[in-house]
Amino acid sequence: MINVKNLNLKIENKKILKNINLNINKKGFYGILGPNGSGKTTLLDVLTGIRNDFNGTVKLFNKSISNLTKKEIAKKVSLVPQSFEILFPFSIFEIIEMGRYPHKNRFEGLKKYDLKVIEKVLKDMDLFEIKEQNVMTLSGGEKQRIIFARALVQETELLFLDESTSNLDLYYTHTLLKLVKEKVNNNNLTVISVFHDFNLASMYCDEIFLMKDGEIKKHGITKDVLTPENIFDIFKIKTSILNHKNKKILIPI
Ligand SMILES: Nc1ncnc2c1ncn2[C@@H]1O[C@H](COP(=O)(O)OP(=O)(O)OP(=O)(O)O)[C@@H](O)[C@H]1O
Repeated sequence: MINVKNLNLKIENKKILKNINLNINKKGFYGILGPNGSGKTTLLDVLTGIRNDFNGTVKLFNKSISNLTKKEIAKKVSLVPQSFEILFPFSIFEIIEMGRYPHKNRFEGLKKYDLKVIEKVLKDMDLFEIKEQNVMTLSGGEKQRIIFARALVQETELLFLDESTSNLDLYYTHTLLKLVKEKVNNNNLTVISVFHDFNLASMYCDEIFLMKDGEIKKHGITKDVLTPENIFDIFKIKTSILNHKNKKILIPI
C-alpha cells in the first residue's frame, strides 16, 4: 500500500526528513509518535500528496505518488489534518458532502449512494440532527468532528489522522477511534495516525513508528515499541508501566 525508499526532504536548507524507509503492506492501525518538530506532519504531507518537494521514492498502491493526480490520490487517501480553517458559512452537510468530490465528475450532483454514505457517517458521528447548522458557529471539537466525518465519507483505503482527536473530549475521542478501528478490523481500512498520547496509541495501534529528528528510529508491534526504554530514548522522559485489567498503562514518573 505504502512504500517509501530513501525519503529526504529539506525546508530552507534544513533537513526535515532524513532517509526514511517505510513499508506498509498489511491492513491495520499504525501509529506515529515523536517529539514536537520531529517531522510527523511533514511525513504525512508527503504521503498524502500535499508536499512533493522531496527526494527519494514514495509509492502508493505500487504507483509513484509523483505520477498520481490529486483526484487519484483523494480516491485512495483521506486526511484529518492537525489544523484546519473553515472560512465560509457552509452547513455541516455541505462540508461533509465535499468528501464525495473525488468520486464525482465536475458539476455532477450527489447520487443515491453518495447520500447513503453521507447519512450513515452523519448518524455514526451524532451529526445528523445538526446537519444544517452553520459550521462557523461550531466549537473547536465540533469542527474537528466535521473534518473527521468528511474524511470518512471519502471512503478511502487509507486514512491519515494527524492528532485528529486533540480537540475532542474523552467520549468523542474513543467513539471516533473505535469507529475507525472497527473499519480496520472489518478489513476495509488502514489507519496511520499521529498521536501524542502513548496510552491512546497503545490502545488502538497494531504497530508503532517512533520518529525523532526527521528519522524513524524504531518500528514494530506496539507492545515491543512502547517500552519505558524506547520512550526515554526518544522523549527523554521516564515512565513506568502499570498493569490494569490486562491493559498496560504508561505513566510518567
Ligand atoms: N514551512 C516551513 N518553514 C520552515 N520550517 C518548517 C516549515 N514546515 C515545517 N518546518 C519545520 O519542520 C520541522 C518538522 O515539522 P513537523 O510539523 O513535521 O513536526 P511534527 O513532528 O509534526 O511536530 P508537532 O508534534 O509539533 O506537530 C519543524 O522543525 C518545523 O519547524
